[in-house]
Amino acid sequence: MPITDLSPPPPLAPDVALFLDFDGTLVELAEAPDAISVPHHLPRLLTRLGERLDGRIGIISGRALADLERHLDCRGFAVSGSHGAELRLGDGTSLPVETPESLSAARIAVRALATRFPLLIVEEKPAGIAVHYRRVPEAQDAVIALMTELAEGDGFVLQRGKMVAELRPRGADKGAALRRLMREPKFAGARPLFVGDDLTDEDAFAAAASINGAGILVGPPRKTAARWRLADVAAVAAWLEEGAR
Ligand SMILES: O=P(O)(O)OC[C@H]1O[C@H](O[C@H]2O[C@H](CO)[C@@H](O)[C@H](O)[C@H]2O)[C@H](O)[C@@H](O)[C@@H]1O
Repeated sequence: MPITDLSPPPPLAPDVALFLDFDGTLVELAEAPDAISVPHHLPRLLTRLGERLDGRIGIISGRALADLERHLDCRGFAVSGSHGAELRLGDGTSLPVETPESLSAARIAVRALATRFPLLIVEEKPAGIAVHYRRVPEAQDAVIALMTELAEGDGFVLQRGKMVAELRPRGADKGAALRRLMREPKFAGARPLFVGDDLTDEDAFAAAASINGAGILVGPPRKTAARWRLADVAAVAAWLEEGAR
């Protein structure tokens, strides 16, 4: 079945709750997780959007929360890390993280694989683990095979992404995070919009659509649960700038 292209989203409406992905949406992708460059205008832009939307703004990232906050000050925003496994509400309350028991064994197995492919980047998260093969694409098959096998054990789901394979806790995903944040009084009755580029963002597109909102895909057309599309990080920034006016 052919993939139909999606229109750009309309201007940001005042009744929206705005949820944003980080890598590939607010920030250009880079060769390694630590090699990103956060646009200098971004913190002020997010603050202005928060003011415009009466605080109904959140960041929902695949990164571990502590890692995300090394790059972006998220104080004052609702925020989720590790593909929904970590959640901090807008008032600063952190919800407990459930770590699968098999995480220690998974870490050992992943480190062993990284000794075979030294250019792999292993990113440890509080409740999961990611293996990046962007610098060593020939390791993809071995990475996917190992992560698939580890995900078949208790507690984990395999999360594919852009040149990365991850184990995330079963039951935690970006859609569940969006739904949880929408239960907060501040977000009640608003229309959730989620903006994201990667496969993990599809759960949040579907969740937003199911509560009278919509998803905005960033990047080329693909099979998606999103309703609108923006071409790239620059187009997202321009749309957000317009919405913050
Ligand atoms: O949900 P996100 O906030 O978009 O996080 C998804 C993953 O982003 C990061 O990896 C991706 O970006 C890296 C830096 O540009 C890039 O090198 C890598 O290839 C991408 O997959 C992050 O490191 C992961 O933990 C996130 O899950």
